[in-house]
Amino acid sequence: MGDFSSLGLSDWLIKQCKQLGINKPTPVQENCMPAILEGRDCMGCAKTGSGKTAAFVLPVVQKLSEDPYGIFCLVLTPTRELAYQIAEQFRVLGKPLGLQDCIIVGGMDMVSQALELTNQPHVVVATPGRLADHIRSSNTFSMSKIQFLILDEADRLLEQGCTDFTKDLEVILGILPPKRQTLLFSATLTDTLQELKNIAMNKPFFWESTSETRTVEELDQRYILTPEKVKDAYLVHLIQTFTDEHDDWSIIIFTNTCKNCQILTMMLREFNFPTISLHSMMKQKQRFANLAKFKASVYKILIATDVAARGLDIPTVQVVINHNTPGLPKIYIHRVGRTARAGRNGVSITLVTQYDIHLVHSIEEQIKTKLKEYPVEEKEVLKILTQVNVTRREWEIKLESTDLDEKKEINKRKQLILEGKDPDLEAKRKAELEKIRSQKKKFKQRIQESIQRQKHGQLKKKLMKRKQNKTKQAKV
Ligand SMILES: Nc1ncnc2c1ncn2[C@@H]1O[C@H](COP(=O)(O)OP(=O)(O)OP(=O)(O)O)[C@@H](O)[C@H]1O
Repeated sequence: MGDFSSLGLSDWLIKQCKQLGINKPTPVQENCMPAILEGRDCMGCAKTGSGKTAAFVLPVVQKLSEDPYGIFCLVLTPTRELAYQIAEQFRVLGKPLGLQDCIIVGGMDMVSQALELTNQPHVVVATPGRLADHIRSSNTFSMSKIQFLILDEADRLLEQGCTDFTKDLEVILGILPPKRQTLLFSATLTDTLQELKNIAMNKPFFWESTSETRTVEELDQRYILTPEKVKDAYLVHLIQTFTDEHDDWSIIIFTNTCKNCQILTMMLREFNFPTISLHSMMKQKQRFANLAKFKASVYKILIATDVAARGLDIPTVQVVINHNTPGLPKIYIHRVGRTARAGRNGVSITLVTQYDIHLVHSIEEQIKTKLKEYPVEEKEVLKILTQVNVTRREWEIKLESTDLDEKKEINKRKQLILEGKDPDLEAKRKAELEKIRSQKKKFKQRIQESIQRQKHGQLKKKLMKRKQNKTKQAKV
């Protein structure tokens, strides 16, 4: 393995790296950085926690020191928390240069963001939705001289998942100069490789770690097979065991919905576990505050939706628990990648019901590793089952009367407005579509019933004829 100076970094930057404990380049850094410094587009695919962020931050800071001007680099990333984390790396590594960064994410004040953009920072780190809003609504800043466009978690940015970034990306790409370096990074690039190649047009340098498995060796990957109704009791039991056995521990628990996140948080607090949550229905300031408290180990347990699945780098996390089995192997890879980072050890435990076994098989197929069963004293779990389920039910009832569903509805309406649609008109159209669908269904049902009746009539006739023939034959 080479060192940073042989890769082309200046001494002052290497000194800066050392302050962060970055002494020797990781493989993704060793392979991608020379290509980036040469001026090539680059696509880097390496496992979670392998130092992809520094693989693009370091060459950008190096280049910036050689020729600083205007907005030099734009980084796009799918989540707001990740944008802050990336901006921090730029700030620390670029400190001797006086690097100015600006974070443009949803849920924060738009006016102060617009002012910051006007001041021409060196680096803008943004989530696509909010940056596209600024581009649509103002012409007080220009990105026409950008040298670097970076898509971190690039596959997620191009995916048409529950948050679809593609329209916002079109708006953003529309104001960027075609002559630029484009860098794309993720732990899971392969599904969207072709679309990504279209964005990085200049024959990108492509590097992928050659390892057979797609998760890190330091990660002990386990599962527990459990009926749905016993899941929470297993969860409480697991946390109790970790609390008893370790002094210095942190756990992230992933679950599938914001409501479940909220219910589990309240439930675990009833059992005196220091728990905090992170999901998209929370106010942004609360999201940042909760994450900061978890990072500082004020709270040892973070319950999150997939908003926290990618990129977050919290070295103290030793355990990841999947309260639901992820529907896609890719999501599993990112979730469990929140532990066992940068060579540390970690454990992941996935709670699997009998309906999820096929999901585990497809995860195992993708990661090329078999999950091992996590041994649990079932007797101990059954002892707390009733208490856990009653506590959960109590919180379900309490949270039913809160405004979580209402907020969901408001967010849906906001999204439609941002897409230029009228929410009332959309609701009407949806209702009409539903009406047509139900009419079609009824029509289909009537046809089927009449076919059944016809068949029944024909059968009856046949039987009658057969009977008549039999009586005839009997008379003969
Ligand atoms: N060369 C290095 N030596 C030691 N530690 C490093 C090195 N490069 C980066 N790190 C540290 O490794 C940790 C993980 O890095 P990073 O967050 O960039 O991972 P990643 O590959 O982007 O992971 P993910 O796919 O989950 O986003 C960080 O704490 C970072 O400071």
